[in-house]
Amino acid sequence: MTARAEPAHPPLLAVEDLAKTFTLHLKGGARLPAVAGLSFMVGAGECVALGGPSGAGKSSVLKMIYGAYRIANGSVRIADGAGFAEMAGAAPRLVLRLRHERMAHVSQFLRVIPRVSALDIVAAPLRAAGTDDREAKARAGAMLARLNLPERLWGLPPATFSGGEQQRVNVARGFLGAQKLLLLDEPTASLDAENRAVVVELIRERRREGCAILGIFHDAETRAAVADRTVHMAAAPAPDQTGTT
Ligand SMILES: Nc1ncnc2c1ncn2[C@@H]1O[C@H](COP(=O)(O)OP(=O)(O)OP(=O)(O)O)[C@@H](O)[C@H]1O
Repeated sequence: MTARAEPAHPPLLAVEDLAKTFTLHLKGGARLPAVAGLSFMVGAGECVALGGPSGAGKSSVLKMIYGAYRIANGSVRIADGAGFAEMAGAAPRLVLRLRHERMAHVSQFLRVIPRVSALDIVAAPLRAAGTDDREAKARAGAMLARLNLPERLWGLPPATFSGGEQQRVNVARGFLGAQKLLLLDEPTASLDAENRAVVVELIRERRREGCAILGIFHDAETRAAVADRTVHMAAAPAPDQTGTT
């Protein structure tokens, strides 16, 4: 009997035959195919970029993986302990647990919560995972400092922050958690060169820790600096105007 070699990058995410068609109710029920027949895997320690023209469905793929968009066709499996959890048709309770324990999503725009400070927004996932308040705040502060967010802003709700300041709060929150799968939707879009370099370093660190990273990086330099390979998505076909389902 021959011993089976362990894969170099055991998969943490497996996407198979994923498809998404939006129904545009304001356009008489026209159907807009956004993603079709997409399959790929991302393994521990890998960073994979989603590529393709604007409107090809890249953000929609991240949202389906994270459970923000329903998966009507295909399969998205997330490593969960010794096995995998299926996101297609997953109950809300499972989706919430997977977000809490297994995957983080860094979107381009911060979802601000009224009256909650930047420091508390960043520390929240750590606290939810059982880290005590002092340590969670200390680690959140260290991450915000690393991303050059001025300390005078830490105690303020980020509603009035600039785009780049809000994005750094989002990045800090996403990278501080213990989730092994990171979904990054243009994490450097509003950042200057100095802070883009910090994000590149953070991605490399998380890869060394065995995280799997799937990202959309419009900035070619950032993509080349972090990603091993690109999954290319074709431009979406024209909408079907028949209104049939
Ligand atoms: N909730 C929605 N309802 C209807 N159409 C949607 C919805 N979300 C996305 N779309 C459409 O699906 C297509 C793909 O959008 P998506 O944002 O996934 O593309 P993308 O490749 O990320 O684009 P970009 O690079 O410009 O950010 C677009 O035509 C978009 O208008």
